Amino acid sequence: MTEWTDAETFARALERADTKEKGNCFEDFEEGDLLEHDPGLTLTRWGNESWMSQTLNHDPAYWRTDAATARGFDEPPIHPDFLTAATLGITVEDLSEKGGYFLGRTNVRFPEAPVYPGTELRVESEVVETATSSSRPQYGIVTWRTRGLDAATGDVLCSYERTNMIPRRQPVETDGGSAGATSADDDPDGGLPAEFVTPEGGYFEDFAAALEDADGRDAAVAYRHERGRTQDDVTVASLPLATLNTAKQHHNADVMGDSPSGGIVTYGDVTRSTALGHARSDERTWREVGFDDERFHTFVASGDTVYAFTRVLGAEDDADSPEAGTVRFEHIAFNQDDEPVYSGTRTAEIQKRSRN
Ligand SMILES: CC(C)(COP(=O)(O)OP(=O)(O)OC[C@H]1O[C@@H](n2cnc3c(N)ncnc32)[C@H](O)[C@@H]1OP(=O)(O)O)[C@@H](O)C(=O)NCCC(=O)NCCSC(=O)C[C@](C)(O)C(=O)O
Repeated sequence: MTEWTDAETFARALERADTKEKGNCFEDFEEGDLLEHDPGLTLTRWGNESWMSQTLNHDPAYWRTDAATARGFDEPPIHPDFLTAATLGITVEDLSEKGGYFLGRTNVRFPEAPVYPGTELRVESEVVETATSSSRPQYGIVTWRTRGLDAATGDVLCSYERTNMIPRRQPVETDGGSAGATSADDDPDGGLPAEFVTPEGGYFEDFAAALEDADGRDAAVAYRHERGRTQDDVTVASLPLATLNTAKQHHNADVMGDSPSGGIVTYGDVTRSTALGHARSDERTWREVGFDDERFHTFVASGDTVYAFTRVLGAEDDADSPEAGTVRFEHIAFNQDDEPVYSGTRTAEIQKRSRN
């Protein structure tokens, strides 16, 4: 057999060889297509705790049995952030491994029943919409509806709709997009209210009281959280790989060196979960209900620090549990240069003080 491993011969061999490509291009998706994702994942306590510790999510009900049982759980369950990230991670091989930007996600929902360690996750997606990107002719925009199921029972554990830019095989002619669009207002303050109110504590009553205080005045309930988390090899590469996320954005520095980000970037779900961890450290979370209008505004890379800002949108005493009330938040993750990197609305049940 001829020896091909001297550097010159091997370089020529690489030039001649076809690459067996991974992932799908925009043209491979048709509205209505249903994809069953091959990889599955056992949601382990280790995976859960790695994700939660690295993203600073320290809600005791997910760490200690006595706190879990006080919340009505049998044992510390799988955290909804890890469940969401694992559900999405499993889909990447089929949906977005080709590259492209994770633009956003909405309608993220969790049924009320807790998910316990040991549950085997099976995931399926439906192509909901395909669209031309007018600003980027080499990409199309695809939206999928994804469901993470208990492989043993078929119960839905997590569902959402996600939108990505996906590379096309063939670029299309476009109108070049809506460049220079909207700097909506003439107000130099960007429409901000005169006053920001900060809730005194983290219980439901504190959010309700702060909203009442702001009501009828030129004020909003909005505040920032002190903690920041600088991105490192663990958050950028290890956490997404632990969810079977095969997106080259997070672990192939060689390929990403030539991309717009110039290197590997943090998985959107790590950025989001880190910001949510900061926000939850200043509240008494009882249960996550859902997330909407999630957007990823710019890249986060190793060395960047993720901070969080919260705006309280509403509080209603209508939670399923008498121990809690429902609060709607907008969370904005931002970096060390104060640039927003993620935003989304969140509905969560927040513990009532009167319980104590
Ligand atoms: C994407 C960038 C370049 C666009 O930056 P821009 O300022 O040019 O953006 P834009 O004009 O707001 O949006 C571009 C186009 O996307 C559309 N669009 C935008 N959002 C949505 C949405 N939610 N739903 C539907 N469409 C949306 C928007 O309408 C527009 O369409 P057009 O091309 O026709 O004008 C910029 O925002 C950016 O860099 N964002 C950061 C992306 C990022 O870092 N994502 C997370 C990390 S990657 C990741 O986690 C990967 C994952 C999970 O593993 C994996 O998918 O495999």
